[in-house]
Amino acid sequence: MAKEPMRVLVTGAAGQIGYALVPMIARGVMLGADQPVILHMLDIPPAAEALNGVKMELVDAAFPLLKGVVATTDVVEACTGVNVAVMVGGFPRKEGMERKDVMSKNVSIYKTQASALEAHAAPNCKVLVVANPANTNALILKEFAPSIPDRNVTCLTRLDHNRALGQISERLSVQVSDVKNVIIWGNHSSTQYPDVNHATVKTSTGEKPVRELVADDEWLNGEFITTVQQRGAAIIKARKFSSALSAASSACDHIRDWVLGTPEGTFVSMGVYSDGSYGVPSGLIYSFPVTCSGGEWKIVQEAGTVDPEPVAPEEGPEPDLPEVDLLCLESFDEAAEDFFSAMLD
Ligand SMILES: NC(=O)C1=CN([C@@H]2O[C@H](COP(=O)(O)OP(=O)(O)OC[C@H]3O[C@@H](n4cnc5c(N)ncnc54)[C@H](O)[C@@H]3O)[C@@H](O)[C@H]2O)C=CC1
Ligand SMILES: O=C([O-])CC(=O)C(=O)O
Repeated sequence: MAKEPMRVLVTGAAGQIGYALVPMIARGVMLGADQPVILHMLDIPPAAEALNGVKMELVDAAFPLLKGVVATTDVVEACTGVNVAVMVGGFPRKEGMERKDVMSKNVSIYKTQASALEAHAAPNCKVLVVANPANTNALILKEFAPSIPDRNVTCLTRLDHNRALGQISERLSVQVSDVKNVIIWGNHSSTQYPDVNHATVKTSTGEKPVRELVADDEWLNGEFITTVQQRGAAIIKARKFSSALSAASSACDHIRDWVLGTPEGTFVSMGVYSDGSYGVPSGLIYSFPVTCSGGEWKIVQEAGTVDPEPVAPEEGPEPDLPEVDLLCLESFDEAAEDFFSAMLD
């Protein structure tokens, strides 16, 4: 019997990531090749015409799985009945800016959208925040949508995870699909810590540790880390726009693994609320290694203690005991201060 369609919200759907993401969803990349979808696309009134253009293209593409399109500038209409919400809407940073520089603009958007999701989304709606600063926006959304379970509010660090897989694959000239179990700890920001200490490569004689195959700790503890940390800025410099294709694809990976499960023996990175694991204060949205099954994520607990003994990078948290990324806390304080003073005005 055919499955019931799932309603998927994409905010900022007229933007760069939105334009790359909605056809992927409509093609089944996010929820599976047998899962019909109804797309809910939200943008702001100045983008209404462009949004309608995207809707026209979705119709023209005749996606068999696409059972309906809601294209709207009304946040309540957009959020009504959605099972999955991908929060992309916001202002992207430009060349020379840090992601936290777009905070004051983006954080205020998240209260309104949190309230609309809280009141109108389907029960158990799964939320993925993509817009920067992603961890902080997710935290704000979680605070202002208290009836959405904490574990349903996540942010995207899968792009950083995939970037790390890509760098290892290029370095070793192996297929990216043979590399697994890198970890992104912390924030989707330049303070994140990409960790290869548990990563392996499938070879003809079994799985081998990445550290052993690369055999160059200086590169792994230096250039590899900074390349992943700075990749977003490098793409902006090259394209003059942020990484839309890879962000869209990674957003599909994040939701697909969350809903359909991670392969046996594989973990992925997700920004999820901390339960205190690895000493990260409870309640923060922080990127951990997770496995997923039955629509639930679970933080991998042994990643901090598994051999081989990790080698600490010059900067950033120790791989076996990641420190709390203070930017997350500071950012939240600043954002909350701006936000609450704006409310009092
Ligand atoms: N977490 C991650 O890995 C990544 C995050 N990003 C972030 O994703 C966000 C979107 O990036 P792009 O698509 O490149 O930007 P974009 O500027 O092309 O698109 C953003 C869209 O959001 C819309 N928007 C603005 N305010 C809105 C609101 N209140 N409600 C609904 N829509 C609204 C804009 O009109 C625009 O259409 C940015 O914050 C960017 O920094 C980008 C790449 C990766
Ligand atoms: O760097 C940016 O502003 C866009 C982004 O988050 C990324 O590509 O990782």
